[in-house]
Amino acid sequence: MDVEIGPSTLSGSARAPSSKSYTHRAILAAGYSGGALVYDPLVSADTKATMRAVDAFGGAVSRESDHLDVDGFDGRTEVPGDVIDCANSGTTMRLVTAAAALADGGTVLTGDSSLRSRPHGPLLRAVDELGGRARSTRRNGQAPLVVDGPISGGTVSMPGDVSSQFVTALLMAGAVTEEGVEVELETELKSAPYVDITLELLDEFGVEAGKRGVGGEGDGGGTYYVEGGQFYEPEDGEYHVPGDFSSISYLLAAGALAADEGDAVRVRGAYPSAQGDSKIVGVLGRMGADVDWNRDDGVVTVERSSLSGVEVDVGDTPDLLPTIAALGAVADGETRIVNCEHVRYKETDRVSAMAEELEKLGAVTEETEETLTIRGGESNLTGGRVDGRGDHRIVMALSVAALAADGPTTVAGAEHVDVSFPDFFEVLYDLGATVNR
Ligand SMILES: O=C(O)C1=C[C@@H](OP(=O)(O)O)[C@@H](O)[C@H](O)C1
Ligand SMILES: C=C(OP(=O)(O)O)C(=O)O
Repeated sequence: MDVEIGPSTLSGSARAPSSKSYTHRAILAAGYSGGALVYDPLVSADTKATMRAVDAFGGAVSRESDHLDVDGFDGRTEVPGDVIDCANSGTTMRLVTAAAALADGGTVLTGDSSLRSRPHGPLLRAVDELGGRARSTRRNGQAPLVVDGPISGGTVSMPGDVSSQFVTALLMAGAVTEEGVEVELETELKSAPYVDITLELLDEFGVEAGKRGVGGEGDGGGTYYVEGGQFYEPEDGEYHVPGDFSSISYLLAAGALAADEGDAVRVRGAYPSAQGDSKIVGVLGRMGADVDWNRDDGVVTVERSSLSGVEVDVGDTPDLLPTIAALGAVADGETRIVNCEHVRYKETDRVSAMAEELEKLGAVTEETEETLTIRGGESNLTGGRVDGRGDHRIVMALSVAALAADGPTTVAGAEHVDVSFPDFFEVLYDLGATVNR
């Protein structure tokens, strides 16, 4: 689907969509439990894939108006009766691989062509080290995957610079193994706040897990651990999903680039949590945006501001790269995004995708393996035709940049917002953006 975005001025308030990361974990945690209600879930293409997996393991997820009613499989994953299709969702594939290793039999996992090109090798080796058997049918670490269990727990070591989701997956499954699981990281962990999200959620489900020596000096990346024999059980049998700061980043960037003079864009549902992507508020502030986060009320307010380029390390916050690149294309001077090699292993290589697509709109960009530099502001973005690369975050970031272009911009593949922010274009339209489908 093509969407055309015209130069726009925005005002008003929008509610943040619920967090994709917390929703995936809550659905699976409720699956590991005897049953739980998950309130304010994000219902999107990716989280539906995790719902299907819980069903496949012998649980049942039913959708009610404001919550999911999850009938859990109580820590005993059944052997699925069919292949599990993880669609476009890396989180699903990684979390479900470790869950599958608990079952007394085999599970086959696949996904769309993007997901079938993403790396899972370190997690497959970890399952082997724990006494299961996990392999890529093509022997290249990529899906389709075949996972055989059961594992009983133990200690594994793995690199930390491919995906933090491997650690999350092993902690979530490790809690219901006999012996528990320890993950020793051979390198510093990228995307580390996502494991903090996991620890926060496990705690809310009554599961004890922790870390030692993470973020310290030395060659390794520290250790994450979870005791075995635990039970998932949230207080009062329910869990509430917070707002999603990766999604909020597009709305705040849109406000900073295109809010009406003398007015502002406000985003509600933005409460503090373990999400590293809340760093977007500080990044906007450093770029010169007039931005204010009222943490008690969960409201971020941003005014249109003239922005200047800054350097941003996205080691902890890979999903902010497209947003920051879009801001950089409009900001004066140079925006340097560093420590971004892991952002190349996402739905698409997001470093190259943003460099190439922003060039089509008139920005000047330069990439190395680990950096992306954007020189914006010298002349205005022109508008034109860009490709969302089948990647929800590329679609949304390019749409935000388009708000500040001189002419209309057509974004191809816009339907992919379905993965994390299904009503993105409605929300943008309601804030006053010119959006034609
Ligand atoms: O655990 C999670 O919910 C996620 C972890 C991050 O991935 P990596 O750990 O693979 O960098 C992030 O990019 C992804 O969107 C969601
Ligand atoms: C990379 C992402 O998610 P996943 O790894 O679950 O596909 C994302 O949402 O940007």
